[in-house]
Amino acid sequence: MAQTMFDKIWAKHVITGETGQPQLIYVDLHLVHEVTSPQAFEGLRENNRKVRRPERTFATMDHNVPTEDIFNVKDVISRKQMDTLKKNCDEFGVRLAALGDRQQGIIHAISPQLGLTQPGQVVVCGDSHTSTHGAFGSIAFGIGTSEVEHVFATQTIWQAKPKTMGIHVSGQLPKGVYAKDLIMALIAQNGVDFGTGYAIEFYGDTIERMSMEERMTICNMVIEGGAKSGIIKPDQTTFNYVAGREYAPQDMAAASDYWSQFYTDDESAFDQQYDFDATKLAPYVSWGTNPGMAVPIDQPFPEPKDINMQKAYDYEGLTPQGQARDIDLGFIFIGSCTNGRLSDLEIAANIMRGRKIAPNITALVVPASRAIRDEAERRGYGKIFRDAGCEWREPGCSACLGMNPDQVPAGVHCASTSNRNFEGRQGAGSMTHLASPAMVAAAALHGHFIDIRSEAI
Ligand SMILES: CC(C)[C@H](C(=O)O)[C@@H](O)C(=O)O
Ligand code: SF4
Repeated sequence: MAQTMFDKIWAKHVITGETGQPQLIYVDLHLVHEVTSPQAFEGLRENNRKVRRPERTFATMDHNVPTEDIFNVKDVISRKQMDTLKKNCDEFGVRLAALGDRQQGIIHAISPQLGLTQPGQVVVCGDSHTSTHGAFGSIAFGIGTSEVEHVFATQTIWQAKPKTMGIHVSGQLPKGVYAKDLIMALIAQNGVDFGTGYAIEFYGDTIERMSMEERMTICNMVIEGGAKSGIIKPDQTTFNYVAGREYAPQDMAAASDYWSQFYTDDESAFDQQYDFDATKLAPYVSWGTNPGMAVPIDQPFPEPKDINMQKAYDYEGLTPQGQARDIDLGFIFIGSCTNGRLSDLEIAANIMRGRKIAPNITALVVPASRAIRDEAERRGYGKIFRDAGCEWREPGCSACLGMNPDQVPAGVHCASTSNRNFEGRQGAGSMTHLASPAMVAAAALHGHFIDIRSEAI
């Protein structure tokens, strides 16, 4: 019977359990951050247990980092969460990239960068955007704190195998249109729950041409379409990315050989399959309070079809038939595990080079990791951002969510490269408009969104 790549990786990891029931699966890589780990470590302590495979576990600090002055953690809860992580990692022998460490950054950025994320693995983390790692051809999903404790203690997890959906993406993305627009369009067109119960495999020539960073952007946001996992077949692009990284396999030839067995035999293996034409895509901007409430830049906002849409309009102070270009922006954020990587900063820097942001805009540019920051500095992007009038910060989750001092003020609209636009996500009363790094950088210069395909940036 034809199998999907997901089926094949799953089968290699099942320890026990009946097909169709939750099964106990082995975890290759357990990623940890300060927000969802304290109770899990506490549980180990109470039960007098150890971390089963510390060498398969990696921790960092990301959500609570004050990116302006990283060691000056004023918030009491933030400081406690980070101090606790440090103590726990010391006690349980877990590697930790703490504040100031050269490996520190958003967990979903550093694991691939360090070569920890590899094809064919099962990767878990107490964080919903763990789906990002599926870009490498691994089964990657977020887990809850009690599950974090279970993985710490046993290096395994009980999981029901999701159904699989195949999305075949074909054609060249038009100029000015990016991976971010592709995943935003899929969610806007199909709804925030279209992926519920599924692992989604993305394939086709559009995906094959994408860099690992673009693939990560897509898998990162599948969770916003309801899916638990996204997955993309490992290929030469994947192998080249992993090769030579700190924790990459020594024998890359043997590893690539092993990884090459992970592909979907035939489209018939998917429980559901769709085709998507990338050639007609436009840049997307979200207008509402979930990532599905988004429109192409040249289209008006839709008529409200339900109470949620009406509530979103009320919250945002926007009206149907309005246009993204008319949103009264006051803030822009370039960063996050969706679009805070080097290629994203490169796109933004190329747009901002030699230019100034509009006077009505406060701009925060936040690299997803220390390594990305260092490289961006070396290439001169940091200077470009500073000269343009942006704040160029230290790595962390930053204004992606209001868990640290980087917050968008109440009543202010923010163009953001992140992945969620829930009410108050970037700070109480703030309003988030998701878009690609190019769209956000252009909006910073103009003071409002523009159509980067047809207007002079
Ligand atoms: C804090 C954490 C548990 C949360 C998540 O799981 O996604 C955060 O990263 C987010 O993006 O909302
Ligand atoms: S950058 Fe945002 S989405 Fe990503 S892990 Fe941090 S808070 Fe979550």
